[in-house]
Amino acid sequence: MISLENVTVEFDQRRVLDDISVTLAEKRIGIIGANGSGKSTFARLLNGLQTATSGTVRIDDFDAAHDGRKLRRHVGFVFQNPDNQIVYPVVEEDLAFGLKSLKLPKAEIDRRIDDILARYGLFEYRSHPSHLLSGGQKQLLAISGVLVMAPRYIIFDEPTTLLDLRNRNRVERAIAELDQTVITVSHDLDLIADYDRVLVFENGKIAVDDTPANAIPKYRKMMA
Ligand SMILES: Nc1ncnc2c1ncn2[C@@H]1O[C@H](COP(=O)(O)OP(=O)(O)OP(=O)(O)O)[C@@H](O)[C@H]1O
Repeated sequence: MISLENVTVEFDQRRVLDDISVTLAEKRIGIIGANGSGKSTFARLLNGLQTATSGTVRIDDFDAAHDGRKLRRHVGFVFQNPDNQIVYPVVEEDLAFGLKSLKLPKAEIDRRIDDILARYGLFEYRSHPSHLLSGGQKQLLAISGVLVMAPRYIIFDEPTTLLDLRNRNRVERAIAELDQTVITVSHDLDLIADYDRVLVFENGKIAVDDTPANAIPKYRKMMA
């Protein structure tokens, strides 16, 4: 379970998240809101990429202020632009990178890489230069790089923005099939339309917290 208590984030004394208290236990949580409303900052708090100026952020047994490293293994983060996430020049090297840091046996590393490549139709690209993959394949590789680490939660920060419709649909299906708890920040309202819960951010606060059927029309009205 994710639990934030009185969380505030300030940059140069400008309040970007304003006294947020919320508990999240659903399997699919969507985060929407205007540009600059604090969505990414909120998402980044959940795996310790961003620290709170005040308040507490707890995810299961971890306190974000003290368990940063453990939290980053527990909560995976998929960035909007896969080029920011793909580090190594060859597909399988990129996937092996994080696994090596877990000090797993080589056979286990190979097994996890095989499984994940097969799952996303990337098996034949195992030895392929990462930067020569298509945009959609890169996003799937970035998701794979997070999934091989077997996190309990996965956060997606605008995962479909750079994709054409075919690849957007692929990524939507890939997310739908995940066993993990998923938190998705998106301007793509269809992507979160069948989620369990939607938070609408406005000026650093959660303005609406409801089902997508209720939250999305309220958001459209707010933006009109
Ligand atoms: N590291 C930082 N230093 C200073 N200001 C920041 C930093 N990160 C975010 N901000 C500011 O905080 C505010 C909220 O940013 P955030 O990225 O959380 O918004 P967002 O809702 O995700 O927006 P978008 O939809 O445009 O991605 C913005 O005004 C942004 O400029």
